[in-house]
Formats: sequence, C-alpha cells, structure tokens
Amino acid sequence: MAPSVEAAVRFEGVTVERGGVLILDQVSATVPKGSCTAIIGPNGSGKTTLLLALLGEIDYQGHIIVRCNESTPRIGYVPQRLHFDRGMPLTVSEFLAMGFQKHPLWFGVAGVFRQQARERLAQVKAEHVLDRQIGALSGGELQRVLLALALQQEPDLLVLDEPSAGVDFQGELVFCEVLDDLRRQKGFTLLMVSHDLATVTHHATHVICLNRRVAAEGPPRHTLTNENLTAIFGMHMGLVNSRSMPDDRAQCSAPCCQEHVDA
Ligand SMILES: Nc1ncnc2c1ncn2[C@@H]1O[C@H](COP(=O)(O)OP(=O)(O)OP(=O)(O)O)[C@@H](O)[C@H]1O
Repeated sequence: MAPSVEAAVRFEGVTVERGGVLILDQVSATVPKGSCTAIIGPNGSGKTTLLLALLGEIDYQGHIIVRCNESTPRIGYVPQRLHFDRGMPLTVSEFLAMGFQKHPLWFGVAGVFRQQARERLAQVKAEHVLDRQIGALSGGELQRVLLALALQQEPDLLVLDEPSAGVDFQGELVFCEVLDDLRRQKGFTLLMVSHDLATVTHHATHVICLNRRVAAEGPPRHTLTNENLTAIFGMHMGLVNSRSMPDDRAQCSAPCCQEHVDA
C-alpha cells in the first residue's frame, strides 16, 4: 500500500494470545479513511479478535492507531449477535432513547427523543419498527435498529461484525445499500468483518485477508484473486469474477483506491 494513504486505522504488529493460543501474529494493516474495508478469512482466523482489540475490549501487543478529525475518535459498533431477554417489555423507541433520556422510561419517551429515534430509523429504512417490541423483531430488523443505535453518536468509524449473518438475500441487499448511502452522505469509515464474498465484492473498496496474519491487502479486484482466495481458504473459490467488482474509483475516495485504478 502506498505510504501516502490517509489511514482511519492503522494496525501495527498486533499480536494477541488467549488461553496460551496465538490468535493474531504481528498483524499490520491499514483501513483507509472514507473506505468500506472488509476483513475476510476462514472461521477462527482472528477477524472478531482484531475488532475486539480495536474496540479496546481485549489486551494486545503492538499498536492500533485510530485517526479522525476530533481528538477522541467516535467508534460505532454493530455486533454479530445481541444476547438479550426477548420477553423484555421494551419498544424500539424506548431502546433508542435509553442512552439519552434522563428521566425514567416508565414516564414515556420524551417527544424530542421519539423524533430522534424516528429519524435514525428512517435513515436505516426501518421507521416502521418504532413502536414494536424489541424482542419481536426479525434478525434483519434488529440489525437495522442496532445500526441506528450506532449511528446516534455520529461515528467517525463504524465497525460491523458480519452484517449479513442471519439476514436473507433481500435484507442483506437493503442493509448494504443503506450502509453505502450513509457512508457517502456522512463520510465515515466503515470496517466490517464478512464471510460473504459476494457482499465484499460488491461493496468493499478495500480488503484485508486475514488468517492469523495478513495474507493480502488492497482493493477488491487486486485482492480477491483466485490465487489469494485459494491460499487463504484452502479451496478454489469460483464466486469471484473481476468484471462484477465495483469500479474502485467510483466507490471509494480513499487515495489507495484512486492510485490503484489510475495506475
Ligand atoms: N477467550 C479465548 N480463549 C482462547 N481462544 C479463543 C478465545 N476467544 C477466541 N479464541 C480463539 O481464537 C480464534 C479466533 O477467534 P475469532 O472469533 O477471532 O475468529 P473469527 O475469524 O472471527 O471466526 P469466525 O469466522 O468463526 O467468526 C479461534 O480459534 C477461537 O477459538
């Protein structure tokens, strides 16, 4: 990668050992500012572990540098799963107001927070679930509510762990389109873990191939080659056709992608 690339995140020699097992080994990679960066790799290759290290949830050796315009970067996170009591008597508007409203929720959600919740849900095309019970949402609806929650803090960096897990094809398409639109409008950097090579092919502008170490990194059309995928996943992946990949220049304003396409 060109050294001139402006990085939103820089991983430098990140090493993680848990329970005596080496999970990440000297991982160095860049998440270009404004990019949609996908981390791909087989099960157990350390993808979630790298996100947890970035979020400060686990100890690691090495350095993780997050750069943004503010002194304290705002990082939004949408987890792979949310474990909660599905019988919990909480509506989506109450769930979204929880972090903001000072007076107890049993007095009802104040008009201003209800309106904020409605606007956030509209951004993720899920306005219709405003008054639904949180435990009654489908997997795809809950995922969009969690995205609305992450967007409430106006993040500089949005981190998603497997956005397509448990979502049908149509739901995934809508979710990815919503994310693409939001990223362009708001200018945040998106970092996601994904198992879905079709999603990565169509939406990512930068790819980090991880298998305890970084096996390859760069724009999709240069990274998702049969040679790289065979090396990482250990089998031939017939899914990727370079003609179906996005025009990197149209998708991403990050200098690395511009340079690669211009070259
Ligand atoms: N607390 C822990 N103690 C020991 N090993 C752990 C711990 N947490 C994770 N691991 C191991 O670290 C490895 C990487 O896990 P991680 O969840 O980061 O992989 P992943 O690439 O996200 O996998 P998947 O694609 O299956 O979600 C796995 O082998 C896992 O068993």
